[in-house]
Amino acid sequence: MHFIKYHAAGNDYLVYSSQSPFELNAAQITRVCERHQGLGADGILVPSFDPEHLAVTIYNVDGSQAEKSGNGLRILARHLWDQGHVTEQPFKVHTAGGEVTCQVLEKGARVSIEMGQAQFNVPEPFAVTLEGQALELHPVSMGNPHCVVFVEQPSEALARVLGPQIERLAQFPKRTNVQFVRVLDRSNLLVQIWERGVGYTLSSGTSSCAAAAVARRLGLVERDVAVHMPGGTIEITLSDTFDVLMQGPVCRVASMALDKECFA
Ligand SMILES: N[C@H](CCC[C@H](N)C(=O)O)C(=O)O
Repeated sequence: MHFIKYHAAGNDYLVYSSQSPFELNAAQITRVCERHQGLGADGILVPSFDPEHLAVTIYNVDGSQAEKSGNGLRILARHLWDQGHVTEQPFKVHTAGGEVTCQVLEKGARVSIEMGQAQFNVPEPFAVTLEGQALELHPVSMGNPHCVVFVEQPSEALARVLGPQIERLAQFPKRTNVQFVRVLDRSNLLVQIWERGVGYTLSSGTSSCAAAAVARRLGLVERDVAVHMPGGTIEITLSDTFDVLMQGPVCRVASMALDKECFA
């Protein structure tokens, strides 16, 4: 079973590249993504190369499917370009969370994607107290669910303590991704991520879109925002109607052949 591993600002994915149909169950997906007994990744991307309907299925580490992944889509766009499946630019890719438009830049080192429109009030902002901290939560959808929390000191420790609690709040029937955000200035956000179905990650594309969209709607940033995360920076541009353009890096890491013994 073959995969090609890429990372996008430190958020790593395995692109399934065997000819046979993808048939791993949730437990097997978790094992393949495991960083000691498996290949190690934040998820698996299963492309569909039908030139009339380029598409991708996105699996989280827990085996759940995600409607959209910004870093995953930059990786997929690069993979389609690497493999010669696309010759025209830009090109559209279908996801469960809607269609996006991709443009490979700088010989594949960067990709920009029109990610669709941020949807607010899914549900309305609400307050909670967790670990003795009063928090104002700002839900937003990029096709997948997000919850933006503005804090003084975003940190990995904070993301790991509050992230899983917010991920599973009753207000999010499909769970949610969580972003802990500090507004550095009107053009820069500092963000730590807790991903639904994955856990702590070094960056997230849809989270970057979500954080920038909520900050813009609150009047805290301009239309062009750099989102700084431990794994790297993702550039966001917001239209007046909160259509989101995302641009960021992609790096191909390795071609990998998984041995069935991995599942023993
Ligand atoms: N865990 C997310 C999908 C991956 C998001 C992230 N890796 C990105 O780059 O957008 C979810 O369940 O919605």
